[in-house]
Parts: sequence; structure tokens; C-alpha cells
Amino acid sequence: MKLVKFGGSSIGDIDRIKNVLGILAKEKAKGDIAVVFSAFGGVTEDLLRCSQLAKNNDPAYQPLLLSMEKRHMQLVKQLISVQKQSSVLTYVKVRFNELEDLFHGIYLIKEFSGRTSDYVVSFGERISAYILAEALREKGMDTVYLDARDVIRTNDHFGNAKVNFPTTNQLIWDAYTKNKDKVLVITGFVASTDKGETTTLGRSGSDYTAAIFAAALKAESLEIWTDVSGVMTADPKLVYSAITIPQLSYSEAMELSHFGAKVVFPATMQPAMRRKIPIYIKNTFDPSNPGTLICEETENNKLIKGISSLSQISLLNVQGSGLVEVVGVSSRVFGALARSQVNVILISQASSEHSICIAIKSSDAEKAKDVLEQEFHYEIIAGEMDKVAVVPNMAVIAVVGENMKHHPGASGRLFQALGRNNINVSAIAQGSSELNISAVIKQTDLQKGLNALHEAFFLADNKVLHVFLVGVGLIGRALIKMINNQLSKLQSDYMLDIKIHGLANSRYMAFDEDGFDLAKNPVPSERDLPMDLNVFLNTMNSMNFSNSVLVDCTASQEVADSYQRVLESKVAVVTPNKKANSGTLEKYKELKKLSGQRNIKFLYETNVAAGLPVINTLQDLILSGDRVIRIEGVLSGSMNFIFSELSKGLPFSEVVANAKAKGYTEPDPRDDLSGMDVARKILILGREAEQDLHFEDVTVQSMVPDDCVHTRSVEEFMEKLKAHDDHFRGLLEEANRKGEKLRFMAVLENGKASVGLRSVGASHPFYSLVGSDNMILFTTERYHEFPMIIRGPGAGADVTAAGVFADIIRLGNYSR
Ligand SMILES: NC(=O)C1=CN([C@@H]2O[C@H](COP(=O)(O)OP(=O)(O)OC[C@H]3O[C@@H](n4cnc5c(N)ncnc54)[C@H](O)[C@@H]3O)[C@@H](O)[C@H]2O)C=CC1
Ligand SMILES: N[C@@H](CC=O)C(=O)O
Ligand code: NA
Repeated sequence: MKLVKFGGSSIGDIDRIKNVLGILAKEKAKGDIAVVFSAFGGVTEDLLRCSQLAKNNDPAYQPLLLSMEKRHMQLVKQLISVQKQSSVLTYVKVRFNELEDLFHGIYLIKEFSGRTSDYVVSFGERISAYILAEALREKGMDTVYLDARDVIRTNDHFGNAKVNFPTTNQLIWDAYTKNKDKVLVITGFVASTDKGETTTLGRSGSDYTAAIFAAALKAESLEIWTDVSGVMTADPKLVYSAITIPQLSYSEAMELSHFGAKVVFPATMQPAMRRKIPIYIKNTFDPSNPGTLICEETENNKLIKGISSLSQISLLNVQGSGLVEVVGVSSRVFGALARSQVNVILISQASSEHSICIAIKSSDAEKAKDVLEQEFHYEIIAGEMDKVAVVPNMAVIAVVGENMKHHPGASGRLFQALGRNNINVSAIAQGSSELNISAVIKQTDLQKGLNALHEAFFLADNKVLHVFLVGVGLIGRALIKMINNQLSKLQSDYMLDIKIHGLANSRYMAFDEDGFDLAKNPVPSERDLPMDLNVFLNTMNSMNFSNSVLVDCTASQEVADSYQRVLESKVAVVTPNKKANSGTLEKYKELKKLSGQRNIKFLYETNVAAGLPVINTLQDLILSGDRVIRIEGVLSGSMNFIFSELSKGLPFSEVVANAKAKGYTEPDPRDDLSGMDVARKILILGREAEQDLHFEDVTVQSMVPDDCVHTRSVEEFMEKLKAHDDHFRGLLEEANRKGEKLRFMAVLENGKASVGLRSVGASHPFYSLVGSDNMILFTTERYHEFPMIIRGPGAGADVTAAGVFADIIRLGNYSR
């Protein structure tokens, strides 16, 4: 025989109830069952609300009671055929009359005791089970309604009564044998004392009822039907990739639930567990889902079963020389805490015995500090012990699973995952049962920690990078396309997954917790939210993914100014935007330091020469001890394109327009023509070469004619430029006459840089450049006689997006 239990949410309305009746018909077809029901969804709460209103002498309880009565009557009419309705309606009516009398009494005497409360709420289960027993009979099931108060005997601890098992088991057995061929339909939650007073069984009481019956009847299994598909690997509200745990041992279920896996409350399952009855947690709304099986021995191949946590924790630190080798100190610590009802959640003491660290609920922290300081008053005065330090705003994160004891490496994986995400561990505890490893971390790190551990233990083989992309323009869009094209290969061959959760341009922003479908080329639009960088970053932080990265594909100063805050929140930054690194030297150094010290990556290969490996190469040279003597470069793809095209005989204004159309220029092409873009790049290269370079150290020759400097828009600028076509043709002709070519270049030497237009002869390396080519020559102590040369297209959507993409993938390598 199988014991089946449905909670209030499973029978919340008529559709849900019909669904449950269908499930029961199928279950019955498989074999004998007995059913436990809670009250219909929300009824217990409504009964308590009525009671409170009545107690407060508020007649508003009357309409509430009336609406409850209507709701029940309506259900009877919907579930039971007209011929059979009247007796059920009468039953319900009589119960509501009793309730009315009860509330009237409470209203008059303004008193509502625990005893009355248990009696009041018992109506919920009594009415629901009665109606459902009748409804099942209508469906052809031979049911019998059983008021559990007739069989479950308890003491008179109203609200949380303790069961007298010998008597209860006998009474249940008798009731069962009396109705052997029938389906018992049992009221959950309620019981009674020997004197016949109604009691209730406390938290998750209906589950408890089901477990008590399952044990007494030696059921083959117990099925708890609820509104989720079993116990999940982590809280799905915090870990979006959480999945159902197929099997849990009884001890694992106990451990997980202790840490707040709210689906089942295994203390209530104890009677079934003692008899080793398998327990299934099933989803009423997805009956074909196998859910979770909780049993004695599980088929087990995962290192851990689940990850759990407790919030609102404080750490107490009791420390001092007075603790070392003094017998009885810990007994005094825990004795004092116990006497003042402080529950200790976690304890950790190093073998040096110099300090004891205790995790408790934050609400107990002040009391705990006081009692401990009283207990050790004299030791503190004598300086043998410090005052008790309290660290608030902490959380306990725990991995649970019996397999940990057979396989070394669980704690290694745990600390590695937390460490890689820059989550500091303040205390650790693992009992010798090795069923649970707990770590105390900051509350603000909790969600990230849960996700990091979930990835490490459950998706271990696939690293996920969580991207927040600001700037869905030319480069941003090309990047999205590129990631989408490469995703399945990265997933299958490199175990790397990339999800984009946030997208923004200057006007709108959009978020997707599961990650946008990149195949749809997502772009934020007026259907989404108005862009607000602050909100964007806050949302990013609140999603709290491990391995998060802000990808900045704007040219915005505001976004660049946010990197410090982003890095401080332990989110990496990848960007082609040069604004941050070419601002003040102090800012540049600060960001480098922050990223280095906290080990949060800040990658910007595309700041110079797009995807060409310039920055990484330079960093490698420097890291390996080389010293840069001179850097010479054509660092602007657009300018090289412009002066190359010019030599084909096209007017200057037209080739500038072409460069813009091809996506080589900055969002504002004046940034290129003014030499600013190249100045920024040589400044960044100098700084990467460990030179303390300021903007004033760069001399810049602008290509923007004087009357174009103050144009108000890009369009006006492009228009005015036409008047200068002859000037640029003249420059070209002069170079041609000398057999030379015009190159816009930068040179850095002896702590000074210059940027401007030169004409170079055929022997110069820059002579042969074509199109959007860049070329960089590093003369260093090692590359002294002949410089190291890097050459190739240095602007354009694809070559830039590819460089940004490579930086993102690099993050995946670091975080692996
Ligand atoms: N085009 C190229 O070849 C290369 C470009 N870069 C850099 O890439 C960055 C992007 O360039 P493009 O895609 O060509 O520019 P774009 O103008 O096509 O796109 C910029 C995007 O940023 C958005 N945006 C601007 N300010 C914003 C703000 N405050 N908040 C949110 N979004 C904002 C715009 O709405 C637009 O979607 C620039 O920093 C550029 O210097 C770097 C190397 C090469
Ligand atoms: N506008 C830039 C693009 C890369 O930074 C260029 O022309 O090189
Ligand atoms: Na580059």
C-alpha cells in the first residue's frame, strides 16, 4: 500500500483539484493507496485571520468567513453531481455554522488560546478531506473519510503536539483493517489528546500525518505531492541552473533541509525513515517528472548532492591566551550560550586553541556577546581573554553529500571555486561524518558563492561566463554574432559556455536571467528599460553570477569611469574602449593595481590595433624582463585607410566617409582625424611599457582643418571637410613627387611621444601598408638590432569583435 499526500497548493482551486483527482485515479490503478489532504490552499491562513479579527473585536471576520463558506460550497457543486450534493453541502454548512459560533465566542470574550487555535484550524482539513473523499467516490473510488483526530493521539502541546506512537499506531491499524478494501481519505495536520481535545502537529504537519500513517501501515512508499519537482541541487531563486536531485539518502535530506531546502522538512518524515520507507517528492503540476526519491541507500555518482545556505548569521570570536590548554573553556562557552537559549549553528576551533569561532543567528548576536563577556568577566579584566568580537552580516554555505567521505577533493573544489570568485572564507566546519562541509562567508557573497559552487560541483565540466554587454553598436553587434556562431564549439570542445544576461546601448537596456537567445541578434529597444548605467550595474550585481564580466563596447567616458566600481564588485572588465586607460596616469595605475591585487581580470587587447596581439605581446615582453626603448607605429586603421585610398585619386572628404562607412573610425571620426585616437593608443602602449606617461607628454598633430574643429555634429563636420579636399590632394602630390607615402604615425622614445602625418620612403617599413593596416615596431633591449614587428588590419567590426571575444575566452581560462 502506498501513502499519498497532497498539500494546500496542489488543491488550491478547482482545476488543480481536478488534476489531483486524475493523478489519484492513476495511482489507484497501480495498487492500493491511502490519501492525506491538507486544507484547500489558503484556508488555514484565512481561518487564522478570522480568529485574529474576532479576537480584536473586529466584525470583519464575518464577511471573510462567508466568502470561505461560499468557496467551499462552490467546490462541492463543481465536484459532486446534483443528486449527491445535498448531504455534502449539509456537512459543509454544519461545519461553517460551528465556525460561526466559535468566532462569535472569540469575538465576545476576545480570547484566542492555542487550544482554540488548533480546534479552529482543524476545520480546514476536515472539510477538504470530506469533500475530496466524496469527490473521489463520485469517480468510482471506494473511499472512506477518516478524521485523523480519531486515530492520532498526542499530548496537549497545542500547535506542536507530540505523538503517542504505540496508541496511534494501533488505532491507525484498527481503522485500516476495518476498511480494508477502501481508500482511506485522511485529514492532515490534526490529531487529538486522550481527552478528545483537538491538537495540531506543527510545521509541515500534514507531511507528518502522512509519514505517521505510512509507518503505522508499513506502506511500501510515501509520496509527497507538492508544487515543485522534488528537492533541487540549490535554491532555484538564487541559482538559476539548479536541477532536481534524483535521489537523496535520509541523512542527506536531513542535512539539506537543515540548511533551508524548504521542499520537505525531514523531521516530519522521521516515522517513515525509521521504517526505511522510500519517500518520493513529486510535482502535482508535472506528474510525469520523476521528482526526488529519498531512501536509505541511493545510487550515487555525484560528489555532492546539493548546496544549501543559511542567511543572517553572525560570527562570534572568543579568543585569548586564557584559552590555551585550559580544560573546560569550551564547556563554559557553550554552557553560557545554552543557558541563554542561543542556538549554535557552527563551531570551529584551530588546534592552537587560541580562539573559538562560533556562528549563530544574527538576532542572537548581542545577547550572546553579553553572556559570554559576563561568563569570562574576570579573564577579560585580567587580559587573558579579549572582548568577544562579533562579525555581522555573514552566511553559511554548505555542500552536502555522503559521497564526500569516499572521494577526496570535495573541500579542495569548494575552496577553489570560492577563491576563484574572490570570496573570502571566514570559518570552516566539517564533522567527521563528512556529510557536510560548511563555510562562513559574507552575506553579500552568498548568491555568487552558491552559483560558483553549483558550477564547480554540478556543471563542473562546463565553465559558464556571464556577460553584461554595454554598447550594442558596430562592435557589440559583431561580438554577439561571433559568440553565437562559436558557442556550440566552445561548449563541446572547450567546456566553456557564454551567456549574455544584460545588454545596453545609450538609450535602452534589457536583462535576461537565463541568457539572451543570441541567434536572435538581441538589441535593447523601446520595449525594454530606459538605459541608466547605475541601474544596469546594480542589476548586474544583484544577479550575482560567479564569473561575471562587464564588456564595454562603447566609447563612453561614463562607462569607463565605472570600471573601478565594477572590479571592486568582483566582476571582470573586457573592453575596446580606450577612455579608462588613456585618462590620468593615477586612474590607469589604480585600475591595474585593483585588478592585480584582487585577481579580477581587466582585459583590453583591442585598445590598440583592434584584434592584433599588441597589448598582450607588450605585457609578455615586460613581464619577462625586457625593457622598451622605442615604439613606432601606425596605430589608426581609419587613418591608414584614408591616406591609402587618397593615393587612388579619391577626394579626402569621400575617403573619410568611406572609412566611417566601413566601421574603421571612432563613433565620432573627428577623434581619428584630430589624432586623439592615436594619441590615446601610444599613451596606453607607453604605460604598458611601464613608462609614467601623461597626456602632456604626447605632441599631437591634428588633421582636422581649423574651421572644422568646432562643428556641432558629425554631419556638419563631414560636409565642411569637402572644402579641404584640395589641401589634402596637395599633401599627397608632394609626397608622390618624393616617391614617398603619407602615413599617420606615432613615435615614443625617451618618455615623450609624438603623433602626426609623415611621408615615408620605400625603405621604411610603413611604406608597404595597405587598407586599414596597423604596424607596430617594438625596439627593446632584447629586440635591439631589429625591432619586433606586428602588422595587420587594425580596425573594423570583425577584427575588433574577434579581439574582444578572445579576451572573453581568456577569462574562461583564468576562471577554470
Ligand atoms: N571600430 C573599430 O574598428 C574599433 C573600435 N574600438 C572601440 O570600440 C568601441 C565601440 O565602437 P563602435 O562599436 O564602432 O561604436 P558604435 O558607435 O557603433 O557603438 C557604440 C555603442 O555604444 C552605445 N553607447 C554609447 N554611450 C553609451 C552609454 N553611456 N551607455 C550605454 N551605451 C552607450 C551606443 O548606443 C552604441 O550602441 C569604441 O570605444 C571604439 O573606440 C576599438 C578598436 C577598433
Ligand atoms: N578608430 C580606430 C579604431 C580602433 O581603435 C582606428 O581607426 O584605428
Ligand atoms: Na590589439
